[in-house]
Amino acid sequence: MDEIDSDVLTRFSAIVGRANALKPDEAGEGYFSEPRDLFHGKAALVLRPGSVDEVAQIVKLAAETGTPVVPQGGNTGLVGGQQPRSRREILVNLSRLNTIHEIDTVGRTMTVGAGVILQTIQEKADAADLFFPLSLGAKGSCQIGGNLSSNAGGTGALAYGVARDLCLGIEAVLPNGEIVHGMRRLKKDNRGYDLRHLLIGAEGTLGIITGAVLKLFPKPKGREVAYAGLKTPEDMLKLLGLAERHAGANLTAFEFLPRIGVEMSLRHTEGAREPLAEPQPWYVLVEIVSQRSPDEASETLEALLSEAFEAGLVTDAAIAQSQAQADAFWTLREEMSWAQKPEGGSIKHDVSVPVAAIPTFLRTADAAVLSAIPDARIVAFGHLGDGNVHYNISQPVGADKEAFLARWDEISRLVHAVVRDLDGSFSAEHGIGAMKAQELAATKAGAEYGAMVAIKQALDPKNIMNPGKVIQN
Ligand SMILES: O=C(O)CC[C@@H](O)C(=O)O
Ligand SMILES: [Zn+2]
Repeated sequence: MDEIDSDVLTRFSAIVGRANALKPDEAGEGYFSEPRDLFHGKAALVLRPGSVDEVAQIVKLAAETGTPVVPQGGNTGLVGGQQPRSRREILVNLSRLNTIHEIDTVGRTMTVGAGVILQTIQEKADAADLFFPLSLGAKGSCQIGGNLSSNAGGTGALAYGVARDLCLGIEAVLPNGEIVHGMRRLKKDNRGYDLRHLLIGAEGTLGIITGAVLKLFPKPKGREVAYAGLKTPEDMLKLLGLAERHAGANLTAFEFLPRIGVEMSLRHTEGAREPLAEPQPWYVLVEIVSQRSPDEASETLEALLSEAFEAGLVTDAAIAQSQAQADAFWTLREEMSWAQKPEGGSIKHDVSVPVAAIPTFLRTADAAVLSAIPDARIVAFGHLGDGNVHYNISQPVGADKEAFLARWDEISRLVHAVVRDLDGSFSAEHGIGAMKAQELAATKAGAEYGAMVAIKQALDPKNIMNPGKVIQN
């Protein structure tokens, strides 16, 4: 059977109503393209359920008819996990589950539907004089359901953890259509297996997350950002150690940027300005907060930088003098991902290694990549404090894009071999999706992968939940 029977499609449409059951041409490209332009989705139907009960009915019908369903939030995922692959599949977009149900200012939690946009959550927390720390470049369009499904990391993970660490409760629809009512707000709850942690990071392969209870934090009273130039990755690492000593848990971001990436951000971001007078080989963006006062944050940052200058770790630095300047520093960092697009093809890696191994990783991976493609432009940047490097390789200037991208697997093998030798991960924060399912099967140790397959088969025996993602078909 190539396509889904039209009677079955009619039954699916009836669940959400005609206005929210869209044929692919009615739905438009926005549902089927993805940020990397590597996967182009195909589906029989786009369904936009308006309640968890509708999601449950959809999945029940999917189970009954053996129809694969692919959940999608803001469609910002970077490994193709949110893209259906054929006209045999149904796309379930969660955007309409966008209600903020409750903010508990005493227990510091927010109860939300899966379709709430991350930035909206940040803003609502802020308005309640609280803070939600998950943050990433796509915050204006990604949705919390997708953030949890992919266990997003982002720039706040250093102090506050990844999405998994920020979620107390989950509501989800399992592959048999049953609803898990787990919207708990308890810090302590040991009643058996924690399905929440199984569903977070499962990329929609074990069920569809429809709602969550999120942890909120006290809003820091002070927040200071500096942008510093350094000579080497070793110096960046030393500066990280110094920053941790000065700020402790108040060090909330430690991002690194290479000169070539900053040049790309400057070239392709409207209004972007160079913060320092002279170019430097590397930059770090340091953010320090204070729960007590704005002064404490700036004093800590100044003390850190002055020790770093004295130790010869930092060659030049700027401290943001206003919110606009802090935003400008962050923009240079956050635009780095998109700024590679107009530069042509980019072979991307989202890896992590033990933090101490970052200089070795960079040196060894650079040597391997440059021996294969001598004039490749390596844009290695990211979340240094988390050991998470976005090791991206832009095509040589003037090279043929398709020919360059055709070498993706060859180059990835080289980079991932270095990662493996350092006991790292080839998927730090973007997930497995369709892109890395094969590599996961080939590299994850037998017992661990075997248990993953057993869980998938137990919960989704018909393989209808986002098939082919994470676990190979
Ligand atoms: O484009 C990338 O490789 C990284 C995207 C994102 O995780 C970031 O940190 O900017
Ligand atoms: Zn990142």
